[in-house]
Amino acid sequence: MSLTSELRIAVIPGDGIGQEIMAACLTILETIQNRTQGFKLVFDHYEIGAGLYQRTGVDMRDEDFKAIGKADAILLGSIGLPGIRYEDGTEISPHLRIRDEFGLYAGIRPVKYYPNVPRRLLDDRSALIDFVVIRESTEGLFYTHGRGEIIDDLEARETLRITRPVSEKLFDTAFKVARQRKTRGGKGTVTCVDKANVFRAFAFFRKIFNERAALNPDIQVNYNYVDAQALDLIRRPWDFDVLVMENMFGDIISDLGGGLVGGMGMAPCAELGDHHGLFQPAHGSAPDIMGQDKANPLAMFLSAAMMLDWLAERHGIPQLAEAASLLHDAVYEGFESGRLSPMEFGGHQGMTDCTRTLLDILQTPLVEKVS
Ligand SMILES: NC(=O)C1=CN([C@@H]2O[C@H](COP(=O)(O)OP(=O)(O)OC[C@H]3O[C@@H](n4cnc5c(N)ncnc54)[C@H](O)[C@@H]3O)[C@@H](O)[C@H]2O)C=CC1
Ligand SMILES: CC(C)CC(=O)C(=O)O
Ligand SMILES: [Mg+2]
Repeated sequence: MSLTSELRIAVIPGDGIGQEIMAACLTILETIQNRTQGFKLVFDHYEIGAGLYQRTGVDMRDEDFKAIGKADAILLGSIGLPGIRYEDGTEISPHLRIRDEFGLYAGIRPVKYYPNVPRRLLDDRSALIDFVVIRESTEGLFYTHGRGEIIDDLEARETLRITRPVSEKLFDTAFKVARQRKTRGGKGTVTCVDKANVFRAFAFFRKIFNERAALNPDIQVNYNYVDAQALDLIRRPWDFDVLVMENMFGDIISDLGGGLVGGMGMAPCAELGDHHGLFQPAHGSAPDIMGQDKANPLAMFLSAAMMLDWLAERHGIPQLAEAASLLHDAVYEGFESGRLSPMEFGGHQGMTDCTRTLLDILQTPLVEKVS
């Protein structure tokens, strides 16, 4: 019997820079795999997104949808191109269907400052920014996707949905993440971000939050209305730990978070459900820079590291967690040593050079690093 566990990864490069950063990411994963034993990643490629829609009129083939549901994990670049739309005028977004149908309710989006990244805020405490946005990703205001109504040429309506089962699981995830972070020196605090002062659905959301908080007395809780949260993330982002919120709020706040630590190329994401995990950067296909080798691929790489960690826990394979650490450490070392310098925030490295630097770091024998 082989001692190597084989894991099948559904790879969806998607559109725009998604295709560029995915190719780079697979090179990184193959390099890490060669340095680590005990698992083998097998990559199955799927063409899904705006490019496919433009060519065929279909955004995702049924057989592909079924196949990715059987994979051990899904790795996604980014999907969508502004000029390519469905008949209702919205953009091509089959990943919303993937989130809904695979029940990927917990979008986990870490916001972490790396050394030597130029500070967006003048305050020296920017170096302490380290929080996580937990974005509900299947309901909230996004529930309305494909269901919105144009009443007439004077009025349009959309619907926001909050349900108890999903909210309970979302909050439990937030408390679990806070606890894990606390064991590594984190603050052990979850802030419920909502708009419970105005919307009954958010008062309901907060009521469920309080019920779950009562079951997690080791974790401190806080509350913030989303508008005040946006303000606080500019004036004191270093004070936050885990922020949990509805889908649309999380979409917006996570881009704000990316901006605080350099840009969207520093914003990884894991979308987790009870039975599936999808890993993708929080950014889109960046049509303004696609095809120019300017993208910062680190959010893609860090999302892949989140995938390795998730697979490690799910399958009980410690070597996968070691592989995730190798990747995290390489990114940290790249910034700390000044060797990583992405164009995204004024550096001189495009995507190929950033990737090459990381490959160099990953291929340096450990003995050379300590000597
Ligand atoms: N999950 C997904 O697949 C997402 C897809 N989209 C889609 O992507 C397309 C573009 O959307 P935008 O609103 O422009 O958002 P975007 O995230 O693609 O770009 C916003 C800004 O950030 C920059 N940027 C993003 N990622 C970067 C990276 N890795 N390195 C350097 N700079 C980066 C872009 O150049 C742009 O200036 C749209 O079709 C949108 O629907 C948007 C967000 C998420
Ligand atoms: C493009 C949207 C469908 C999603 C989005 O903005 C996100 O996942 O952050
Ligand atoms: Mg977004």
